[in-house]
Amino acid sequence: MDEKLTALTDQLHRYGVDHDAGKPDRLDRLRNLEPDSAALLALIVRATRTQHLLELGTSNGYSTLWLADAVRANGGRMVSVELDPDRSAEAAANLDRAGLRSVVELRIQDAADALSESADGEWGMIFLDAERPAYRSYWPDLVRVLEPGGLLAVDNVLSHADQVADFRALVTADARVSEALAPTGAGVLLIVRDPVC
Ligand SMILES: C[S@@+](CC[C@H](N)C(=O)[O-])C[C@H]1O[C@@H](n2cnc3c(N)ncnc32)[C@H](O)[C@@H]1O
Repeated sequence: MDEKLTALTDQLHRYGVDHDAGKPDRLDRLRNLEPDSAALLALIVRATRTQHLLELGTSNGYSTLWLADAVRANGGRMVSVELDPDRSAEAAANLDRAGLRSVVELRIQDAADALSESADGEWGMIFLDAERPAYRSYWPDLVRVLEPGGLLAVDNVLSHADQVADFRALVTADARVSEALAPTGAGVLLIVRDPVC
């Protein structure tokens, strides 16, 4: 990440923290990913040379900037979906400022629809950061649309462990995947679809 983008992501991080501090209703918050988790995911994108990435939950595009910068380094592209059109518009403006707008297709779409409309094995990596109670219902499509050897990252598995307990039980019981928990930020669960399954 170059200096200009580092300055922008630092600025956005501070903005998100300040913004959220004044919002008692969690749905009004931006709920940006923690910087150490963003750096970890961007590193994974580079290490795995991911070229097709799906983000579920754009908010104002903080994590999107990190991921898009890494995907661009691989010569790839990403799609990021968000239900709230105002948030998606903010993300578009932030991507413009970062010079990353052409790397990302922003969709105002339900995560469930983005998954059901994806082809089998379409995505090398998926970042899941939306509404946790729905994750369990996404599981069949998440595995189907990940390419063999592809990686799914899920945020907030430590900060909201109770809300993802049923999802985590599904993952652990599924022989088609392997998992590891990275205790950075709010806790990022890393799940790899086995290369042969
Ligand atoms: C935790 S925030 C995402 C934060 C973002 N990844 C970042 O780091 O800046 C969750 C976002 O998901 C959106 N969202 C919630 N349910 C969704 C759904 N079913 N489909 C798409 N987006 C959804 C919310 O509007 C919210 O902006």
